Amino acid sequence: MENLANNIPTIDLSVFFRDGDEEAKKAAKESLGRACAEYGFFLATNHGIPSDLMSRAMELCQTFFGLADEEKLKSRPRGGGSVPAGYTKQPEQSPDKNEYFAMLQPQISFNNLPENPPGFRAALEEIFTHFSKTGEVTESIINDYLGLPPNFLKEYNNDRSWDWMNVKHYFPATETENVGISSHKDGNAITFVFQDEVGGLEVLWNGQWIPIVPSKGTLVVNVLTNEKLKSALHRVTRPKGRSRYSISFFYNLQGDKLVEPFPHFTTQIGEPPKYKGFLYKDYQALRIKNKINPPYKEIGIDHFAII
Ligand SMILES: O=C(O)CCC(=O)C(=O)O
Ligand SMILES: [Fe+2]
Repeated sequence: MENLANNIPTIDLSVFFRDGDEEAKKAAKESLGRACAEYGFFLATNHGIPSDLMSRAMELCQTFFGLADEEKLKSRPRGGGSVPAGYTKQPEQSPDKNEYFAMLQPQISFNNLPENPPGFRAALEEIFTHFSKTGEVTESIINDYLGLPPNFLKEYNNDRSWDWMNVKHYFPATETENVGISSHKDGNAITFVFQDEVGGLEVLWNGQWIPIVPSKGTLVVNVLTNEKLKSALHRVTRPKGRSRYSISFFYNLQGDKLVEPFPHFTTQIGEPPKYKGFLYKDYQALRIKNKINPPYKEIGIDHFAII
């Protein structure tokens, strides 16, 4: 059988972190755009996040989650902010068996960053700053791939205060279940995932779950737009006998942004919009409300489809 795991394209982003080399940039933009249109996912190398920092952050994550609950709960969310920023364990009834630590931009006061283990906080802050830059670079590549005017997405999505990062610890599978995160589409603009060597992340493509095989120093990137690019369903399964750790960065929209199909894809080309406009904060609130309350249904962009 064909090894579908090898089909998700890997894009070397190094060319975007230096000036010149326009031909190579053009080719990489085309490959990245095509990967997003076909799979909604790609793998990124030379993405601007130093590999020693990623490895150090991953080791510190493992140490952090190994601490006593009492210590971890010192960084429980204090409230405020666009997402609960701090340490949380999924409730017993959740099918998702993980615990996680969420943070907003380092300068945002709603954060409750851990003092232990030493160096963890600094590594998280550093990695966040790199991820923001990688998000901007990726957004600008997508901008050009979609044929939008230069810097159009950058000017539209010009406020980074709702970006957030989530460090996760997935518990080992039991004899009867192995859900890490149930099948979902992300609700932000571009997601970057740094996973450890354990594996378990899978993406749905042509009706089949394709594993995203871990590769050291490689980021998994997942985009979300309306139909021009694909927002792919994905999930995490847990192996038996060992924990899995990952760090996800959610490049996002600020809550007061009006999200609606851009005129470049509607009025300017004489096509009707396929979605109604909505405020990003209303969408996020609706997603969270429906995820944590019965019937535990995921609200996606389809909710705003014009039928
Ligand atoms: O842990 C992972 O590999 C992916 C996590 C994920 O899909 C998410 O947090 O939305
Ligand atoms: Fe996700």
